[in-house]
Amino acid sequence: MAEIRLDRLAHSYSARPGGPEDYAIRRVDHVWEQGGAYALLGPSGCGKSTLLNIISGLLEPSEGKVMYDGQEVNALSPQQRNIAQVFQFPVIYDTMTVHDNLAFPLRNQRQPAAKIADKVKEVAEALEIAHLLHRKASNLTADEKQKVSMGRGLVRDDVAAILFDEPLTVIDPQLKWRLRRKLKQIHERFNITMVYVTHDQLEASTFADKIAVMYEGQIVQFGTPRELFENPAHTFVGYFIGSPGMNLFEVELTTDGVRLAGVDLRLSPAVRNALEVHAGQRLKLGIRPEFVQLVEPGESALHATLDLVQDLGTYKVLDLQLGTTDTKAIKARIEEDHVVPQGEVGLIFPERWTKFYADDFLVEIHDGQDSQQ
Ligand SMILES: Nc1ncnc2c1ncn2[C@@H]1O[C@H](COP(=O)(O)OP(=O)(O)OP(=O)(O)O)[C@@H](O)[C@H]1O
Repeated sequence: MAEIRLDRLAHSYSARPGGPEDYAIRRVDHVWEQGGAYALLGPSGCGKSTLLNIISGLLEPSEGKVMYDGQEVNALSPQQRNIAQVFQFPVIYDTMTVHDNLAFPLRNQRQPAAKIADKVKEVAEALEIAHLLHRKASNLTADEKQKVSMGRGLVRDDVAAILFDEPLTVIDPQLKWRLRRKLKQIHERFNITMVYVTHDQLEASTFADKIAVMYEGQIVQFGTPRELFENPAHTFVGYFIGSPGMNLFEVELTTDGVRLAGVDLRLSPAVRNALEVHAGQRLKLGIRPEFVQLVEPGESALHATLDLVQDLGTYKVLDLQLGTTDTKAIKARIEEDHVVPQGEVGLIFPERWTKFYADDFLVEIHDGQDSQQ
């Protein structure tokens, strides 16, 4: 078990990279603490698998260091790093039984037979494949094979970490939820560092205590699911997390606030002053649909008109047009029992939930002083 530190990591698949667009990993400084349950979340192509393969040792980074408990391991193979990796598709020996597949990593380590028997039984029970132990792996369904593949990662409790690269892709949707719960329980029992790659926010938040959100080869935020929801550090996190994602608008600074969709929004001096520092940058306002307040139209509210109501069972999503001239689409999310307004609507953006971004990074407001993350 180990703390894994990534120090100024960058990777390009090109032999002669030019600009940042030639890098699959642009710059990553990050620490996975010993014993944590983490998710690495991001869209297709953002660099998740590349990062995982660098951590495990399947890929050598073009720049930077990978450190396990303070020791550089760049030159070490996955075996030497003592790391287990579970891939999207099952990696098992078809000609062996399930039992022998699970026992294989332990026999390689010349563990005593009694320990192997106990461990295989424990993991098979946890993954609900104990009844298959004497079956040939070639006779299993895709789901069962992937469970065996996960089991091969889980039998070794001395590993530095277990890395999961979208392991539930081939698993039946109904089983997915149960297996994620199982993995979480296994994590709690064995206290092994686990990093779970996914592009699904629900999968990330049901498994992980903390989520690293990746975008264009960088980790743009590392936080609990709640932190990512309440305080997105980057516009991409706002957009990617939540359902629907954050409303984002380009804004212009005015003397006492900002202007968006042809309307002026007054801000408290602390917020206005914090934005002033970033006057030369591209400024955006972000507000989650959950935090947009609907009121009677009037002086103190922003003007909007209702376009469409989507009833999604436990909540409704309202599509509105903000402003009167240069209108912008905005979404509001309301509880199922909330009365849906008609036609003209007033909107209020509570200051606590209204975020500002300069060149896509959060402008933090601290009693009149700000710092950009
Ligand atoms: N072997 C390779 N050779 C060249 N480019 C590659 C290679 N593997 C990945 N890439 C590129 O590196 C970038 C990051 O890919 P990577 O597979 O790490 O992303 P990902 O987030 O894991 O995506 P996915 O969820 O689709 O697997 C992409 O632009 C991809 O096309």
